[in-house]
Formats: sequence, structure tokens, C-alpha cells
Amino acid sequence: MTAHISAKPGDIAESVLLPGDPLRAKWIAENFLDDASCYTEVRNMFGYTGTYKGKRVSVQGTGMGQPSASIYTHELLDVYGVKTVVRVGSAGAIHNDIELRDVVAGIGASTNSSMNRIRFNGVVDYAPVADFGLLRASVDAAAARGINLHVGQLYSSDTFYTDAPEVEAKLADYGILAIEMEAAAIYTLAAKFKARALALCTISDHILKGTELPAADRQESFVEMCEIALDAVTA
Ligand SMILES: O=P(O)(O)O[C@H]1O[C@H](CO)[C@@H](O)[C@H]1O
Ligand SMILES: O=c1cc[nH]c(=O)[nH]1
Repeated sequence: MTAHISAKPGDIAESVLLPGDPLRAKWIAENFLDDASCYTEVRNMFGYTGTYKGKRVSVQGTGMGQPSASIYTHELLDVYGVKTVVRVGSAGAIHNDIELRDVVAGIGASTNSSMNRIRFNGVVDYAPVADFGLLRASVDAAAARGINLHVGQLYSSDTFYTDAPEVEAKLADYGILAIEMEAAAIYTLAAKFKARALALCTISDHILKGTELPAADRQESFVEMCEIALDAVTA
């Protein structure tokens, strides 16, 4: 048991999917896992363990933003022996070739967070990157299912509502595909704890095109992302 997760040792699988929304964790457990049971309800940040194609997999909500995601990722990797984490999030696209409902895999994650500046004494701009094997497994899984997976860079922002849209426009000019709020911290912690990490995101809104999925359509739009993530962690 940790400060934020009430699981007992052994309750959590070595591979964990990480949605920001704890209700997405519940939805994934109910719709994709067999024999799923809830191992934590602390702060209503639900976590479940079950099996997918016969292999144990867990799914843990992380909350929104890098501080919250870091708490759950740190405790999973440091205390519960987790070896593989895959964020299954939503994101806003900043690339014209990407559409609503598309899935993006983050090969790396730029960020405006100060967390890594603090971590590296303010002298290093650390580059948080995905695990190559996990990324390759997700590309293979998407291809096998006929899903068009976009692979490129994410931007993990500390703000959802920005006062500086010109920064996001410049990031688009520099090839960033989509904006979310957790991947950079998850990639960094996986590196620290010698684990594997990947962030997959479904596009819920398009910042350049000014479009968004209706709230009622969002859950269903996560199906392909979850299939890719589960195939990749059980490959
Ligand atoms: O849908 P999730 O996984 O929460 O991800 C995105 O949605 C939240 C903002 O609405 C942030 O957490 C962002 O990263
Ligand atoms: O962080 C996020 C998530 C979805 N859409 C955005 O614009 N930002």
C-alpha cells in the first residue's frame, strides 16, 4: 500500500495502462479485461487488474497533469514492480493530416513543465522518449488491425487553457502532432526506474481546425487506442 494506491503486493500486473480519467480505467476493465477486479479506490482514482488474451494486465487512472500522473507512475514503478506503462489518453491535434478519432503514438514528448528542469538542476533540457520495443509493438499491432497509427512527437503541457496560442502554433511548425498533459513525465519516470513507457492518444479535438468530438462520442473513440495498447503490452 502506498500513499495513493491501496493495492497489496502482487495485486498489480507488470504491465499497466494509464488513462487520465479514472472512469476510463473502469470502462477499460469492464470492456477489455477478463476477470477484472478493482485493487484501489483511493481518491476515486480507480485501478483494476484482469487478463487480456490470458495475460495479466492492470489499468490505473492517473488524473490530469504531470504532477498527478507522476505520483501514480512513481508508485507503480517504485513500489509495485511495474515494468511497462502505456498511457491511453486523449489529445488535441495540431497537425493538418490528423483527424478526430485518429490515434497518435508519442515517439517523444516536449514539455513546458519545470519538473525535469528541477530534476536536472536547471542545466539540462532532458528529452523524454518512448520505449522503442513498445513503440514497435504498437505499430505492428495497429498494422495488424488495419488502424492508421500516427507516430510522432507529443507536447505535454501544464496548461489545458493557454494564454499563449502562438507557442502551440510554433510547436506545430516544428512537427509536434498533438497536445496532451502527461506523457513527458511518464517517459521520464520510466527511464528513472528502468521500465518501458509509451503514450498513445486518441484525438478528441483539433486545435488547428477548431473541431471536437461530442462528449457522448468520446468513450467509443478510445476503442482502437485500447486495442493497440493491450496488443502491444501482451505481444
Ligand atoms: O483524457 P486524458 O487521459 O485525461 O488526457 C487529456 O485530457 C485531460 C485534459 O482534458 C488531460 O489529462 C490530457 O492529457
Ligand atoms: O490536453 C489536452 C487534451 C485534449 N485536448 C487538448 O487540447 N489538450
